[in-house]
Amino acid sequence: MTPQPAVEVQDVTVHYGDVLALDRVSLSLQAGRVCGLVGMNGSGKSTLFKSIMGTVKPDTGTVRINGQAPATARKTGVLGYVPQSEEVDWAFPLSVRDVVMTGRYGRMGLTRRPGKADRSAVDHALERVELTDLADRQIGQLSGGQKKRTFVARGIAQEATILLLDEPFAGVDKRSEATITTLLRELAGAGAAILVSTHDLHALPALADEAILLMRTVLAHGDPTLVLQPANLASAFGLDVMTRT
Ligand SMILES: Nc1ncnc2c1ncn2[C@@H]1O[C@H](COP(=O)(O)OP(=O)(O)OP(=O)(O)O)[C@@H](O)[C@H]1O
Repeated sequence: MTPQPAVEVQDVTVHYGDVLALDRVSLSLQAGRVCGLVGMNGSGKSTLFKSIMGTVKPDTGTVRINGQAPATARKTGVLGYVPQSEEVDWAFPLSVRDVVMTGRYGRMGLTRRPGKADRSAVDHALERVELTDLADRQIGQLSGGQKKRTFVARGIAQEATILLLDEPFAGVDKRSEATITTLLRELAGAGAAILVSTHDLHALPALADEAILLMRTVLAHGDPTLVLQPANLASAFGLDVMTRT
């Protein structure tokens, strides 16, 4: 018997007004695997993440997280989300440690007073993303890669078993890229289900166990090298992007 998928998206369609962002998308993600999500700008990647998080409601179709509705699953803290940088207010007066601590809020109850276990989970997460030295810095005062690592640390502190990362490698230095790639492989090795969107097609085979090619609908899903075949890329991008980059 195949195990219940960590994430199951069935026949999901999303419109924004007249814009069709997702068209009958179906896919499933399994625990212990990194899945790379690729597609051109506007192909619906962020909308897919938001549908899985439950912050965008599909017009039709269903999303199940470990068999539960997204809003229910979100409350249990299983879903970790690393947003696109544009979605974050970097001027907000929060330190790196504060942001990582928000990953513990679900466990703290209404008082939101961190206990010893919360502080130690945050310290551990900061160590894993190599940001201990910058823990007290305001989040706007970070490099692109450090910003991404801050949100990855939040997912680790949260002990999320499903991690959704919307372009964690965009505008990121090589060190952060390597740190994040290694971390994602380790987290999947420890049983997490990971969906990560990226424009770096060359890096995909080293990062991901499987890949999804999205263009409003799923064009291909499977082994990264098969998904990235020229014929598939031509359908998704209209160009030979592997030889172009
Ligand atoms: N809030 C919104 N209102 C109207 N249209 C939207 C909204 N958000 C996204 N869209 C449209 O929906 C489509 C899918 O957008 P989405 O952001 O999901 O794509 P994406 O693949 O993440 O793009 P990118 O790689 O540029 O981030 C696009 O045509 C976009 O213009």
